Amino acid sequence: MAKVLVSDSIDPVGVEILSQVAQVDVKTGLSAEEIIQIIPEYDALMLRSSTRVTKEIVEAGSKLQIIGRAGVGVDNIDVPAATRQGIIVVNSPEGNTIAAAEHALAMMLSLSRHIPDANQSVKANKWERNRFIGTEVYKKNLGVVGLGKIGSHVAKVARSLGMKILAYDPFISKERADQLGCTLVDLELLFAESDFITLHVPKTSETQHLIGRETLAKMKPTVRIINCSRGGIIDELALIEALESGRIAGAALDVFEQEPLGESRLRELSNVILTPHLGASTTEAQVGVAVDVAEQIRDVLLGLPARSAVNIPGLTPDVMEKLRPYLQLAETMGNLVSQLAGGRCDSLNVRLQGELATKDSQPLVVAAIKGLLSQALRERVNYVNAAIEAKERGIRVIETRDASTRDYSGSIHLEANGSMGTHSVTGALLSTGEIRITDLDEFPINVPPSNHMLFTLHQDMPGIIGKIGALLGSFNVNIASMQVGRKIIRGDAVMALSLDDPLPEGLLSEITKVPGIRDAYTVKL
Ligand SMILES: NC(=O)c1ccc[n+]([C@@H]2O[C@H](COP(=O)([O-])OP(=O)(O)OC[C@H]3O[C@@H](n4cnc5c(N)ncnc54)[C@H](O)[C@@H]3O)[C@@H](O)[C@H]2O)c1
Ligand SMILES: O=C(O)[C@H](O)COP(=O)(O)O
Repeated sequence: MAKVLVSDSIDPVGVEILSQVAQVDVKTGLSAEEIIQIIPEYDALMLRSSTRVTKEIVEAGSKLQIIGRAGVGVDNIDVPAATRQGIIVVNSPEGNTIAAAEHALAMMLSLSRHIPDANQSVKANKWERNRFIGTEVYKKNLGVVGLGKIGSHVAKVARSLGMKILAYDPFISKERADQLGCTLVDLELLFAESDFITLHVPKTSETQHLIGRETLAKMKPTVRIINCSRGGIIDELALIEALESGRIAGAALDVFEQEPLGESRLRELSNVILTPHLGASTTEAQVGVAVDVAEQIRDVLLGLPARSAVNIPGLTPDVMEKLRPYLQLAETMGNLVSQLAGGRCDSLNVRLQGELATKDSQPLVVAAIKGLLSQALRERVNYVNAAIEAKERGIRVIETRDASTRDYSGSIHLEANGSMGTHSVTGALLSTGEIRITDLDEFPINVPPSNHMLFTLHQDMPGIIGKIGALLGSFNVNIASMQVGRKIIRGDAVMALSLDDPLPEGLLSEITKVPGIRDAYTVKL
């Protein structure tokens, strides 16, 4: 019989479901070393946010088929390590949405009416009516950073409280924001105009310390900040300084840079409310996430596909085998075109060409959407949810098939319209299986994708390539390869450069100042 280790406390209904197919051991509070010792016995691991699944744990889990996160965030799991080892990682993307949104709203209202302090004061036999004068949220501006599942629900409820919602989410279309009654603004404006700011973004390199010394300085002195997303999105030290100096009025935090929260001046501040990562802690959410994840573990142990795998496509093994190299091609092209188009895409045209122009190749469309959304949703987007996520974001996906295109055996052409205009790319596979970008904005090129890329649209004229090379050199950026594509001599052209180093801040705008350069784009793949 299969064995499942449950390493954090989950609702008993989850254990019941798992027990249908496996021996279930619930062992909470284990250290990493203790887990490493016992994990070789287990076929599945189920956890919440308290267990940190490190690379060492994953590598020790020689029998592990699946890791199930009874919740949303998988940032406590080394997903790349699990993927490399062929372990499916599943989560419950929606099971605790309402709970987390309601917690953020409760934090906002508690903060505005001093409820925790007033409660303590009455319990200490005091009656301090003048000490706890609050602020109304009615007609105030609420800045929502991240208008995904939780952010959208917060926005909906806050609107019914009479608040005006300013939202920032570079991956949400204006139409979707309009539907939710939110005004889509840039971060500068959100920081400057908000009376309350609530964070609902994943933790990524872009969102790490999104709220820090510099951004806090741009806010109103009366602003109150709520974080029920992830620790580390706020620079805690900068927040403490801002709260101590009265630079901002208050904060309510459910998540912390280090959990459990250790020694911290946050505990001493009267204008702060702290909860111990309780966003998902409702009876309803815990039943929801436990059922959602336990069912997926049960199914995978029975040899069936998982519905919310964050790392393995939910495709049948034979289709998967046939399309495997093209799935990677479609995903890379989707990621590339989303960055060229500027993220906030409202349409994606997918043209499957040559021998890919068949019905069986439908998963390639999903792979292209997954790539398109990967900048916004990271590991949250998978083959199962990519199409739904695109629909919810108001992205129109148009598929066409053209069997007559014969320049490679099969190629994928994508065109996306986003905040930086309409851009297109075509990609194909060489007989060796290597990916080539064969077309950029209708200009023929032939370059392999690489981690750091620079693309320019320029006028074909003598000296321009040298100038770009010299400029990159002066910033110590090494060029790995370079190619120019043009249709006519001295007409418009594109340049595609693979770089060994990321482009330093400010260099892109220098490049666009070079005479003859019309546009320049930097891309990370
Ligand atoms: N406190 C808790 O107990 C608790 C419970 C559930 C979820 N969470 C956390 O809440 C967060 C949001 O969860 P969700 O289910 O709404 O996720 P989601 O994926 O539905 O939404 C996240 C949104 O953030 C946007 N985004 C990504 N990068 C951005 C950036 N740089 N700037 C602005 N927006 C950006 C995405 O476009 C997306 O719309 C996650 O971090 C999740 O782990 C916490
Ligand atoms: O990402 C999540 O789902 C939340 O942070 C909830 O975490 P928890 O399951 O440990 O309460």
